[in-house]
Amino acid sequence: MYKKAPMSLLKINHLHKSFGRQSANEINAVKDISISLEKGKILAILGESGSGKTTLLHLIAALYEPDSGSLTLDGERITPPSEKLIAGHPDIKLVRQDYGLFPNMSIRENIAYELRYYEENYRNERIDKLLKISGLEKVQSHFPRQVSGGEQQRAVIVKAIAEEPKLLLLDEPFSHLDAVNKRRLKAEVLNLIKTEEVSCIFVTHDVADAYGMADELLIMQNGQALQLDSPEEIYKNPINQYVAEITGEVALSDFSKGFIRPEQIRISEKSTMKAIVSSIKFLGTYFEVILKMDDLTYKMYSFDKINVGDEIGIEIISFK
Ligand SMILES: Nc1ncnc2c1ncn2[C@@H]1O[C@H](COP(=O)(O)OP(=O)(O)OP(=O)(O)O)[C@@H](O)[C@H]1O
Repeated sequence: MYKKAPMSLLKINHLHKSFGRQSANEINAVKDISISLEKGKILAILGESGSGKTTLLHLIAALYEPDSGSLTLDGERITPPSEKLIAGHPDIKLVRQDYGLFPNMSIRENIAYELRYYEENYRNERIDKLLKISGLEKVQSHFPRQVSGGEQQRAVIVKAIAEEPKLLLLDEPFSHLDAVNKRRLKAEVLNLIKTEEVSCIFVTHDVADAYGMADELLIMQNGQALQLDSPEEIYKNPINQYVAEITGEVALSDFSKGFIRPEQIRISEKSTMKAIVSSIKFLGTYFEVILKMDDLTYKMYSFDKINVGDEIGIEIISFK
């Protein structure tokens, strides 16, 4: 049996974008980035503030002119703004952080607006389907101000995918929600994206947004792509301290002394490796324990309360 090779939807080659070129304040916002995205996959771009995430998203959306490099969608070149009357790409939809809904239209009318050029029967069918899979059926006749933040954000995303774009781009889609609503919205958006089989790239500065959502994770710093892999692979094998810290907790604060996650340290009575408990903090599900061993400070987790000052045996387990 021959296996179908995964289809690459988006291909980015040696992309570069700077602002204020030839001035003393030139900023290289995106430096030599080469990545590709398979059809139907979700990619999260994670990086600290100013790392170039939004610039990269705008380049993909054909809203910014690249200095050099190429972008293709389904094998076709993405035309840069300089070669078009109106910037953008018909098959790529970008949802900005401030991209709102029409305040004087109901949620249903907001979605219908995106489909205004389509035949009425098709339009109504499509709206009904979108309302159903997004869970917005019950609030379809409400105005945006009459629905929750999570519902508004879902409606914005529904508008963006109404016309079945090939690629959906989201800029910080979960940033203005509290933890409970964020968790719920993530599950709903994931369901929506996977049901509609749309490929998606979203930008975030919080790794929690990427876990459980993204198939692939791109880590950016100073305009550069540092690491691209599955979230699990990057979590277990970060290439440097920045990647290690932006993707989770580390047991040892100095990467050069070794890389371990706190959950890799386990208490083992029989172990000859001994550490002193220097402090313990209650964090809900578990305790965060700070240990001293050989002049180094380690962080580990424990479900049981242990006493400060105790000497405990520990072992370090490797990731499977
Ligand atoms: N239109 C612009 N003109 C000049 N400099 C810009 C412009 N847009 C972005 N920059 C600069 O480019 C760099 C990357 O910015 P970008 O907005 O892409 O980062 P980001 O990772 O999205 O940050 P944040 O998480 O804060 O949104 C920053 O130094 C920023 O100041």
